Amino acid sequence: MPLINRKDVFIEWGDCDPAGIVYYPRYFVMFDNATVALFAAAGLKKHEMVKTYDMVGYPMVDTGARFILPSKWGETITIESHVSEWKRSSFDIKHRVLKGDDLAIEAWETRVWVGRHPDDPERIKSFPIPEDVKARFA
Ligand SMILES: CC(C)(COP(=O)(O)OP(=O)(O)OC[C@H]1O[C@@H](n2cnc3c(N)ncnc32)[C@H](O)[C@@H]1OP(=O)(O)O)[C@@H](O)C(=O)NCCC(=O)NCCSC(=O)c1ccc(O)cc1
Repeated sequence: MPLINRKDVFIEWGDCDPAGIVYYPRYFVMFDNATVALFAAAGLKKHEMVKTYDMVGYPMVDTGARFILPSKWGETITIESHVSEWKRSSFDIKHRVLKGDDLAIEAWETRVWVGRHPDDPERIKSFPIPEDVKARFA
């Protein structure tokens, strides 16, 4: 069973469109926060991780979502996140948004573990994900 992080998110007024439901780009901000929270739950705080592993970050290369139920101001949703697959330098994350027991959204991301390019520090380049990083999510 992989590490699953659960994050409760209160839906703010500013998250919503004039119809009173969450405007979809706001969810992608919430998913990014959920990924950062998943790494923190694995003991990998972003500002420490970049120093410990001499890396730059884990930029997004693919993402998407399937929206099933809308959410409104004043509601609290729960985002469940886990790493669904590790590859060489890339990895997949799945987010499930729950309203009580009901599935409201399924979302996915592919991110890449990157550091500075050895020939040009202005550029980033993929690097193999350290084994001890992967082990923290088991
Ligand atoms: C990430 C990259 C530097 C990787 O390039 P390279 O170093 O040449 O590596 P590769 O092309 O070999 O790709 C590396 C891996 O990614 C995989 N990859 C690359 N593109 C894709 C896409 N589109 N889909 C799926 N997988 C992909 C590829 O298959 C390789 O997989 P592995 O076998 O696991 O190694 C380059 O693809 C890139 O710059 N892409 C654009 C990234 C971007 O602009 N993202 C959006 C904004 S950044 C962002 O959101 C962010 C979030 C968090 C942060 O900490 C930092 C930034």
